[in-house]
Amino acid sequence: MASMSVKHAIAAAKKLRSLQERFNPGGSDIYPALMGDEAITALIPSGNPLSVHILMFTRALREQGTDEQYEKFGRRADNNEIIGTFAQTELGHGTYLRGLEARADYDRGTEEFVLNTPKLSSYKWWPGGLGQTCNYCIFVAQLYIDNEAKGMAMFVVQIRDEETHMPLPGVHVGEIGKKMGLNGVNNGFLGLKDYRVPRLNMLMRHQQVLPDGRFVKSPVSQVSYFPMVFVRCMVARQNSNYLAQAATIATRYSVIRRQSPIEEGQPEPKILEHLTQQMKVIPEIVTAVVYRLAAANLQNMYNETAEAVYRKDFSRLPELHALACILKVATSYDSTYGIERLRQACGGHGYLTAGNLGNIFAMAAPACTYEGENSVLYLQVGKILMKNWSQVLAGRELMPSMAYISECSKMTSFPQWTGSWECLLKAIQYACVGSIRLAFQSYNARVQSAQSQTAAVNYSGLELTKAAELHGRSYVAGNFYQQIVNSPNKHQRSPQFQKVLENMLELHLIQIFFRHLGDILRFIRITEDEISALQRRLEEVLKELRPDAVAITDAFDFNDKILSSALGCYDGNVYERLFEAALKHPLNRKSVPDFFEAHLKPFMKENADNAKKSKL
Ligand SMILES: CC/C=C\C/C=C\C/C=C\C/C=C\CCCCC(=O)SCCNC(=O)CCNC(=O)[C@H](O)C(C)(C)COP(=O)(O)OP(=O)(O)OC[C@H]1O[C@@H](n2cnc3c(N)ncnc32)[C@H](O)[C@@H]1OP(=O)(O)O
Ligand SMILES: Cc1cc2nc3c(=O)[nH]c(=O)nc-3n(C[C@H](O)[C@H](O)[C@H](O)COP(=O)(O)OP(=O)(O)OC[C@H]3O[C@@H](n4cnc5c(N)ncnc54)[C@H](O)[C@@H]3O)c2cc1C
Repeated sequence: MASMSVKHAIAAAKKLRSLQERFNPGGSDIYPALMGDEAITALIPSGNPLSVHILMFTRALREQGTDEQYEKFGRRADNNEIIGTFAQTELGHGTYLRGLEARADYDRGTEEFVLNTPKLSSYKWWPGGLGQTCNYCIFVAQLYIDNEAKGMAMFVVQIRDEETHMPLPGVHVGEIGKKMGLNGVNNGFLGLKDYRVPRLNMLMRHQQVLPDGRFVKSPVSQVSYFPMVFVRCMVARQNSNYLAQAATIATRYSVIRRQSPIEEGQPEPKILEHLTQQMKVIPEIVTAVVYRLAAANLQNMYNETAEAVYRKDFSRLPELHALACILKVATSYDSTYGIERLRQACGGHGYLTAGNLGNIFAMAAPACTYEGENSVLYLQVGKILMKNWSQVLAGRELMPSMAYISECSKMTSFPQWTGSWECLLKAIQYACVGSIRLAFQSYNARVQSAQSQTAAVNYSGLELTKAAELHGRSYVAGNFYQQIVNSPNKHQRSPQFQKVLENMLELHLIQIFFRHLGDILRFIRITEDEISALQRRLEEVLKELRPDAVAITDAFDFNDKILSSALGCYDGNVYERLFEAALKHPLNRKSVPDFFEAHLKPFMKENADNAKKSKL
């Protein structure tokens, strides 16, 4: 599987190169990479072994290395003359970066770094492509000068000979084993023993070690985390894509499959006529659209921030970090749960490999873990919200994506309930700010009682993650509302198209309202009649969107090769394709399976003989 994946990935990387040249000659825009990934995803459903090379290795060289280092390493990496990965996570640590054990000791006598993974737990473990594909890596290690820790640093390390691909002396490298998916990626392990690299192999755009061993600190230590921010932004787009693919499959299947008359004596309807089926499928279509728009916003913010960082302006890093965390978590959680809901909506056939929903799930699910485990990133956002609440209390302005927190903090109570979109959006934001306030009271009480900030974060963790989740909902719903209601290009839309978009906004806001009704009722009084009215509107908007469901998913424009699903094929010949796939199964090559003579027949005969004996 690994060699097939590499073959396909190389074919797609060539396509990626042509896309890049066509869309953005010489540029470093991310979209061709994404488009390449969609193509790659179709070519290699078991995952792209070059993903981390494209996403992290090449970018780290560009963004963390000096211009000279880019010339030496980065240009060859961008041109795929060398293939690398990003080796940060270890067998013993992934989340807690300050606990990483790999070390780089500076030897001023030879102007080299001596790299070691001192224990088994220090081995790099997980980096994509590390097992067999890569001959280089960015090796993340704790930097030591005269045995004094200086923090994390990144080193360009060659791990295999460029001609023979043999591991170099001092390198212990291999594959970590089968996973629940992405088995074409050859995630690997790496141990280094007294492995020496020249001083100039440490990426030094933001921090430096001078020949005499003097250390020049980075102006902003967190800029070394920037490669992770980029992938979090990509995950937001990629996982909204996976959800869109699954929604396309389940929608098409739901208008082909007929089952169970709604009226006695009537013919069996398409299953999408059942209201409960509409509630399983249509909200996922809308969620895919909502996150694709949010992810596009985030990509633009990433590009702007990356350019600013390149000019040593780090001012926008904190906001990008917060948004990248919240969107990476929200899209990976909601896409993973949504794809499973869509699989179940396809009944038994949804469980067949030929439907491809299981593989799409297996591709989407690990995003809840990699690039920052989701609950850890929620806690990270919770901490940032605590810091921003202190700003609110001090009357200071907040970053634009948190401005609503200041506005809501000035409201002494929630205004008269109208049920309008603005009302629903404000309710979600108001509940978020109420949760932030409660979390802050708990957190601050702990800090005031002499608990350390880290301990206070831990013991306030449930309230912090709730506040973070509601902040994500507020940001995503607010972004969708702006795009539908206040977009500058709204007048260019046909009235029919605008109506479909408004129906999607109605559904998204009501769905989020019901998902967080408990959180909202904690801070806002809403009567039973007002809630029942929203229930009716939910049923009504599902009915309104039902005729547009296929057109919206067709607009995602996934061809059959990318969907790779007998249930979601454009021509709708589901049963013929399921049967065609079944007949291809190896067990159908013979009428009598080999195991009959070897196992089944003796087993049945032995039971028959025993039965006869027991009658005698
Ligand atoms: C061809 C392919 C094309 C496209 C493919 C499409 C999509 C992608 C799909 C798949 C991707 C492919 C493969 C998967 C690759 C996966 C790779 C990895 O998993 S790499 C390893 C990832 N590891 C992590 O993410 C580690 C998680 N841990 C952390 O990030 C940090 O430890 C922490 C949890 C954030 C804690 O940080 P720290 O230890 O520094 O402690 P603090 O929380 O106190 O933070 C201190 C200070 O720093 C600020 N800060 C933290 N992080 C950042 C950041 N990233 N940027 C900016 N600022 C940051 C924090 O807010 C604090 O600030 P302060 O309060 O001091 O003001
Ligand atoms: C498919 C895949 C590809 C990957 N690719 C790469 C790669 O290319 N390069 C790379 O370097 N890494 C890679 N990784 C590793 C990935 O980044 C880590 O798995 C991830 O950062 C989580 O760290 P961990 O595995 O150590 O989990 P842990 O941090 O051990 O998490 C285990 C549990 O502990 C909890 N926990 C941890 N810390 C805290 C805390 N402070 N507060 C509360 N709870 C906490 C977590 O929430 C989680 O529930 C990959 C992983 C996968 C699954």
